[in-house]
Amino acid sequence: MAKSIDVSDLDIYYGDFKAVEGVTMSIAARSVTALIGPSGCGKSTFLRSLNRMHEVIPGARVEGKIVIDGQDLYGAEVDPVEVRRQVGMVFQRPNPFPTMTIAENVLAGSRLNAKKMPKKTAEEIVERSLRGANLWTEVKDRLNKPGASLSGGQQQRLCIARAIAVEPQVLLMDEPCSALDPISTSAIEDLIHELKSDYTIVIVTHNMQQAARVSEDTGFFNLSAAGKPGRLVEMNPTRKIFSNPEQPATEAYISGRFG
Ligand SMILES: Nc1ncnc2c1ncn2[C@@H]1O[C@H](COP(=O)(O)OP(=O)(O)OP(=O)(O)O)[C@@H](O)[C@H]1O
Repeated sequence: MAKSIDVSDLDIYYGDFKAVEGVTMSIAARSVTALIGPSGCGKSTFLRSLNRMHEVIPGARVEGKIVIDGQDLYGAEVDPVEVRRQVGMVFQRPNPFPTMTIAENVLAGSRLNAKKMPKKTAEEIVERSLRGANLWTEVKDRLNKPGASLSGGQQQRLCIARAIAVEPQVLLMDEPCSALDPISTSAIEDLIHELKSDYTIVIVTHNMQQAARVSEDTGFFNLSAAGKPGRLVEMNPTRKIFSNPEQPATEAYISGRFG
């Protein structure tokens, strides 16, 4: 189910503005890859290019190539809606649909994909996804309560349950813990550890301890100057990035000398 991702020479634009330039990277299947770097260097932009959400913004486009398990993500025959099903995304702020119940939130994506679903199938998806997101025992007795009735950390796990309900091959996470307290953060990090046996996970984080804790590989993005495009400066095993980085800019960033 999990897929590897190969990015070559990727440029990403907002209209005339080139936000990211020349990214080449290989992301292993069934692993966690962290993306770090100072604000504005294009981490989120790059992440959104991996499930074709970037192009939703008027004037936004990419040049270069992204191949997911042999398939050209931007090939003419590829349906971006199907891509977004296979490459799920979890955002910075938990964003459950507020008027929907917990169960309906989990099923939101699946329902879009299959309008008429037998009740038993729906119940199975809800339980499997909530178990997968480590939320089942906390909510199993209140599945018909609104998603908004949960704590922030529970809402984020609900969003992860919603993302995995459609059985994606890749899970993108854009600072999934930045709005959470340390206990909820720790729960999400534990969950990331468990999910990587089934999914390829790419996570953007500002928290370097988090990158060090959860990921196998880390990519460091940087800007050469304000207004210039962001670039991938170094991609290496996380242990190497945090102990013996190849690039002086990586060393400066992880030791807190800028960014
Ligand atoms: N919708 C948009 N339209 C135009 N420019 C954008 C848009 N979104 C982001 N940008 C620009 O693209 C560049 C990269 O932004 P991006 O949000 O990807 O950076 P980031 O590394 O994720 O930053 P942060 O760590 O602060 O979230 C920035 O110069 C930003 O201003």
